[in-house]
Amino acid sequence: MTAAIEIQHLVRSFGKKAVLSDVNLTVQQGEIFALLGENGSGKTTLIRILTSLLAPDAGTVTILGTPLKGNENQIRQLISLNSQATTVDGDLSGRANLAFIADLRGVQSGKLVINDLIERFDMVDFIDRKVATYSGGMKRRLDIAMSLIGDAQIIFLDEPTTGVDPKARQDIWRLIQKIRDEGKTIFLTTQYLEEADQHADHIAFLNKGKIVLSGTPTEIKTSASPQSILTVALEDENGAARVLPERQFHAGSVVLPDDQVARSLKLLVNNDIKVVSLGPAKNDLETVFFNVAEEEANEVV
Ligand SMILES: Nc1ncnc2c1ncn2[C@@H]1O[C@H](COP(=O)(O)OP(=O)(O)OP(=O)(O)O)[C@@H](O)[C@H]1O
Repeated sequence: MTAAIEIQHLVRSFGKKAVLSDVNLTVQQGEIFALLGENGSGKTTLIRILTSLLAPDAGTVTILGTPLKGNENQIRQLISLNSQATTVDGDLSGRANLAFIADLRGVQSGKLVINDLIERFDMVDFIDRKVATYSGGMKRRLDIAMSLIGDAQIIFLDEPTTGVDPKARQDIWRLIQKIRDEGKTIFLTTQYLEEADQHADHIAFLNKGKIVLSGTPTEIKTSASPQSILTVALEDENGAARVLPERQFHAGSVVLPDDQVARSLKLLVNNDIKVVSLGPAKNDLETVFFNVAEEEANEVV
């Protein structure tokens, strides 16, 4: 099957600041793809390039088999973008907002499409109220519904669950899965690693302008080399940090690759540092990403 999105050697700077230095990525059709990365790592910049709002300095993007460059108008018919700057009009009702978008996109039988979305997104109770009275979660739901009007095959969602409460976040994830199950491709960014772990089909981690990890959540977690967590007495933390200067201690604990454990223990004991506990480190996404980011930072130094 043709890939939904194919990105090769993408580069983009702002002035002297290189934001994307060599991004390579494939997103398959019909999956929920989550792009993760720290604040300022370039996630929004990448989404803006993929949705033709910003031109790259170099590299290529292919959307559903068609090169983006030179075919922007055609490709805009195949995608929709739901950005952090929410596009709903607070003075209108939710229904009027939906109708406005349906008109704008020239959708035939707009009323039917809108009623169907209201049902499917469980918005009947509030859709005729002014949007200004909605909670953050309701607004997000409406926003996502708006991005489904028309015939977009790929839906870009920039941080769809940011700033809404845990219950509303769950509702939004359910909607996203529903959209995926209807055959659409979802490309989203998020700061919540646990949510991506739980709900995304494929994850990529953007760090220092490149994709440093990519795979299913399970692949990423099992690909990490085994690690241990070693804890020293709190009063010995400074001493331990001097003995192992290449490691970062947090509240007396440090994460070590298993092949470094024996050497580190010996150094600590020889320097009279009290080791309180030693056990396997959990390989959740947060730990894996934190370690990759730390490794990359050490390489640069
Ligand atoms: N138009 C612009 N002009 C200059 N610098 C920009 C511009 N847009 C983005 N940047 C810079 O590029 C870097 C990446 O920004 P971007 O918004 O893509 O990151 P992000 O990963 O989406 O961050 P966040 O998670 O905080 O939303 C930042 O340092 C930002 O200041």
